[in-house]
Amino acid sequence: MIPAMVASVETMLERWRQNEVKETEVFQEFKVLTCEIISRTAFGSSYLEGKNIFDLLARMASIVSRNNFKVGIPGIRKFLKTRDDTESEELEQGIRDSIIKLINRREEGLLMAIHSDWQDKAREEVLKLFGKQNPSPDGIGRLKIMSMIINESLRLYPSVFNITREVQKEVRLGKIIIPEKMAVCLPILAVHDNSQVWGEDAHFFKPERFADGVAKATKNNTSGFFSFGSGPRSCVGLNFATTEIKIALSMILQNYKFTLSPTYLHSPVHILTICPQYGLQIMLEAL
Ligand code: HEM
Repeated sequence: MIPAMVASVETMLERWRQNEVKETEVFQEFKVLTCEIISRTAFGSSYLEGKNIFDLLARMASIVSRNNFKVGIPGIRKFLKTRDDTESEELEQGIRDSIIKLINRREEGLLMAIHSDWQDKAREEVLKLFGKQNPSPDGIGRLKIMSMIINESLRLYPSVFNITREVQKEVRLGKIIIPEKMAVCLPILAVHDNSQVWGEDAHFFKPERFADGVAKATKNNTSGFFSFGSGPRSCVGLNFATTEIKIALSMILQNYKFTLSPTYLHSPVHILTICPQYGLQIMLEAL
């Protein structure tokens, strides 16, 4: 898994090296990177081969996002389909077909840019552990400053901004009684921003709050930090995602200093995940 991630980051950095312009739109770059890593690790192919699947998934994501809180009339929805219902069925079939094709073939064969002090600290840690070599599995587990930065970034900008659960049996929460079968929405973003859990500086980027772990950062309210969900249905990709982020950031820090471009406009939007509406333009300075 790690060599595939390193190879994908190398491909991205090679593209950056050939780019004459210093400004790079990294949101798109990171989208391509994550798709390529998933393609390589799951299907053994490259991003371009999996591109069709990711295009279909992006269209599916915008339909899901549009219809997230729409309630259909039970029974009738099966017969009276909306345009989105029909399109999502077609997309689902397209995604299934493409994945099966890929599997068959395989069987044959923003925040660090603003807070430059934390960027410097992270680079120092990376250079101490890896020098200019590619990240090693052992060193990845020892990236403490970077873990604090990742936690703080995911606290302020959790990619998934809420999760839902169905109540198994009636339960009392303080003065509220929640009946059986009720769907409950857990607003990750709101909890991550709550000053009762995080203190008065909840809105500020302060990775140091995670220096002694999540329990200390949340004043022993560990469920107050749940960017990867919580309980038995929490994110199965947690280790995959954090390893990928650590490898990508380490290799970028080894090669570049970066600052936010003056063209960047801060406008996070929720399109299934939280993302920058107008992209994320940064200025790269080769080291
Ligand atoms: C920064 C990256 C990621 C974040 C913030 C994230 C966050 C989440 C969250 C909040 C949930 C819902 C958990 C819950 O309901 O308690 C979830 C579920 C899930 N995630 Fe992730 N995720 C990330 C990356 C990934 C990756 C890379 C993969 C796959 C390789 C993945 C696979 C899954 C799966 C399969 C579930 C459903 C688990 C279940 O229902 O049992 N995630 N993720």
